[in-house]
Amino acid sequence: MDARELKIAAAKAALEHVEDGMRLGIGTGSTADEFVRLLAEKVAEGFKVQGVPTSERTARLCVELGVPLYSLDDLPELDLTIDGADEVDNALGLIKGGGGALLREKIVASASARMIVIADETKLVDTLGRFPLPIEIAPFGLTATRMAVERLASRLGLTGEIVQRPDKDGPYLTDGGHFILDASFGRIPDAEALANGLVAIPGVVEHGLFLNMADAAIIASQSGARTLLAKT
Ligand SMILES: O=C[C@H](O)[C@H](O)[C@H](O)COP(=O)(O)O
Repeated sequence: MDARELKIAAAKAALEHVEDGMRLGIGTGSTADEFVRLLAEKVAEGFKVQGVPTSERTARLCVELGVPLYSLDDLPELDLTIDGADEVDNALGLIKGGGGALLREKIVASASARMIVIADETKLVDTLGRFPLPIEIAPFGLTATRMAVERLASRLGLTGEIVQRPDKDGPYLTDGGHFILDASFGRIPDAEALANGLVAIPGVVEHGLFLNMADAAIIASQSGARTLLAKT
């Protein structure tokens, strides 16, 4: 299986958890896109879901393929969210936000009774941090906020570059109009301390550490898709 086929395999396995009539959070990224494509096929066959997208990108794909969409204000309580991830550790801690959708993804996942992550095995890590951690920040006070993040990192013994994510014609802007800092820490031994420290910085809108949120991760590899369950 090539990289795309692995994503499709994970998405297909996730679709088995989607029941007729569900209120569904729909993630963002190339793996979530595969899920949307498979979901759209079922919808075309008469399967009913009410989808809440986690980004404008996902919303566009759903509209194009005919997946019925609602806002989170229409449906503030969801049955299930299916989403991709940039990294997954053994405790189902995640790094997300490589596609810039972390804020809406976290809000939607938090409003869901269950979250299932879909990924290929290259995303599995022992310790989070190989993938640069996206930190969404308010444009106002960018430098002060970045310095506060650097001070926090240094207190926690984290080293590595923290760079503002660029786009074609300037800084990258999220769907919410915020900037992103990508922090290349390499390894984050205490992700919880970092998460708590980041949310305490006023200019930080959200960060890409999703801890204790995923209930299961469906990991696709050459030998098939296997499900890892969160320890309760
Ligand atoms: O902001 C984007 C999301 O967190 C994605 O779920 C994550 O980046 C994984 O994307 P992909 O499935 O394309 O690797």
